[in-house]
Order: sequence, then C-alpha cells, then structure tokens
Amino acid sequence: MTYSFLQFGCGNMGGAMLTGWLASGIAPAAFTVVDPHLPQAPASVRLLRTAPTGEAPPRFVLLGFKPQGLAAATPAITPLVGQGTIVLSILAGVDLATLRARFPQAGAVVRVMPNLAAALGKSPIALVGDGDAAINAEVTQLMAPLGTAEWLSDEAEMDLVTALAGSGPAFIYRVIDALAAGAADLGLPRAQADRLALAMVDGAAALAAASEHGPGELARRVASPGGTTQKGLDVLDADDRLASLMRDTLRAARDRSAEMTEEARAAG
Ligand SMILES: NC(=O)C1=CN([C@@H]2O[C@H](COP(=O)(O)OP(=O)(O)OC[C@H]3O[C@@H](n4cnc5c(N)ncnc54)[C@H](OP(=O)(O)O)[C@@H]3O)[C@@H](O)[C@H]2O)C=CC1
Ligand SMILES: O=C(O)[C@@H]1CCC=N1
Repeated sequence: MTYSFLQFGCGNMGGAMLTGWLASGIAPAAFTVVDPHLPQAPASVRLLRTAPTGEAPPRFVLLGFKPQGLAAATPAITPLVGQGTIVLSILAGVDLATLRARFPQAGAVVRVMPNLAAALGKSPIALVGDGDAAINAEVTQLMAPLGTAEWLSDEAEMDLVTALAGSGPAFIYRVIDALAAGAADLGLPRAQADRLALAMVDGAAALAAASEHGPGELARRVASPGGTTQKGLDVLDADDRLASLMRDTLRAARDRSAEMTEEARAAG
C-alpha cells in the first residue's frame, strides 16, 4: 500500500509510529516529516523543518506534537488540509470538536491513542473519528502495522482509554522497576533483579496474550495451594490493595486527560 502522509512532530510517539510503519514495508517516500529539531529522519523519509508550502494536501496529516502546541501549529497546517485529507491526531485530551473547529475543511478528523509499542507493532490503537465507514476502514488498515485497532463507540471513553492504553506502559514500567527494587531490597544484586523481573514480565505477557485463559485463571494456575504464590497474592489482594491502587492511578490519568480537553478548548 502507498500513502501520501504528512506527519507533524516526530518525537517519542510520532517516531515510534513512523518506525512501525516503515518496519511493515511501507515505502519511506510515502512520508514527509515536519519537525523543527529532529536530528535526522529515517532513510528516504523527507524531513522538513517547517510545513511545506504550495503542495497539494496529502491523504493523511498526523498531528504528533504536544497538545499544548495545537493553536500555534494550526496556521501552518491549515493550507495542507483539504477535503480529501484525513487528519489523525495523537494529541492527548484534544477532542474531535476542537480538532474539527481547527480543520473544518478536512474530510475527517480521527483521534488516535497508541503507545510506544507501536514501534514493534504491539500497541493498542484506540480510535474515534467523524468519518464514514469507508474512512474508518482505511484508517484501520493504516494502523494495522502498529498493533491492534480498537474503535470506541463513544468519544467520552477516550480519557480513560488514554490512561489505560496510552499511559499504561509507564505504569507497567513502574511495576517492573518496583519488583526489581523489592527483590534488591530483599537481597538480590540489583542488576540480576532487573534482568529477572524484565524476563519474567516479558514471558508472562506473551503467555497471557497467547493463552485461551484470562489473567485471573492464569494467576490461579501459578498459585499452588499452600505454596509461595498464594502468600504473595494475599498481600496484593488484602484490603483490595492492588485493585484500588490501579483504579486510583487510572482515575488520576483519566482526569488529567479531561482537564486537557478543557485547556485545548479554551485555547480557541
Ligand atoms: N509519549 C507517549 O507515549 C504518547 C504520546 N502521545 C501524544 O503524542 C504527542 C507527542 O508526544 P511525545 O512524542 O511524547 O512528545 P515529544 O516532545 O517527544 O515529540 C513532539 C515532537 O514534535 C515537535 N514539534 C513541536 N511543535 C511542532 C510543530 N508545530 N510542527 C512539527 N513538529 C513540532 C517537537 O519538537 P521540539 O521538541 O523541538 O519542540 C518534538 O520533536 C502528544 O500530543 C501526546 O499526547 C500519545 C500517546 C502516547
Ligand atoms: O502523558 C501523556 O500525556 C501522553 C498521553 C498518553 C501517554 N503520554
């Protein structure tokens, strides 16, 4: 498949998506990246420091900068958005109404919430947009190399989905770090604890993804009655400890996304 694709911002997240697309075999020449300071783009990807002028609107424009940059970026992007352009936004908290007000001429605007595993084709990709079924199918196909597309039935879910699917890797990295730190506190050399914790999480996630059983049943299979695992699970489960920690974590991230929606609206 070939694409005419213009990407504004190629930092952590935009860079991960570009890596995922290129790894899937899409021709680098399909992409133009606009980023003021990116040291270099992948081979054969056109890199510009400012938006091109006098060019026909592409099929896709991806907004990949920080949400707070939208107002300043809009004037340069507007001439590059035509009726046949699908605007894809990974800007956390910026809702469809704000995007539509900025780019009224766009064929469709679609919010995309990936995470950094897009580089490996292993990201959940939450989607919500105002296009028709054909446009949604085209976007689903575009996202396929990055992971698993998941269309939301209601944009209101996006704040929570951002917390779970977008921010989620950071929470899991904290868990990996805490497991290793705990083992180090209890006596293992830290480097060895780091290796073991990471290998364990890698294998556990791969197994859960491949298994016909859910995580509850898998945990039960690890825990021999009267054995070591059950003693540990009892600590995690006491007073709803782990569940309430996760709920509070997601709530805080979700609420920040909702605040960012208001901030983006207020920016005009
Ligand atoms: N990081 C993540 O895991 C995720 C991030 N997101 C979303 O992705 C977006 C980007 O986040 P992230 O990649 O972490 O941020 P980064 O700061 O790593 O990347 C943003 C890039 O955009 C560049 N940039 C700034 N303004 C413009 C502009 N007007 N035109 C073109 N490029 C511009 C920045 O350059 P400079 O640094 O020089 O300003 C930078 O290189 C955010 O909106 C965030 O909400 C969504 C899901 C996950
Ligand atoms: O932290 C953030 O705001 C962005 C959105 C999801 C992941 N990173």
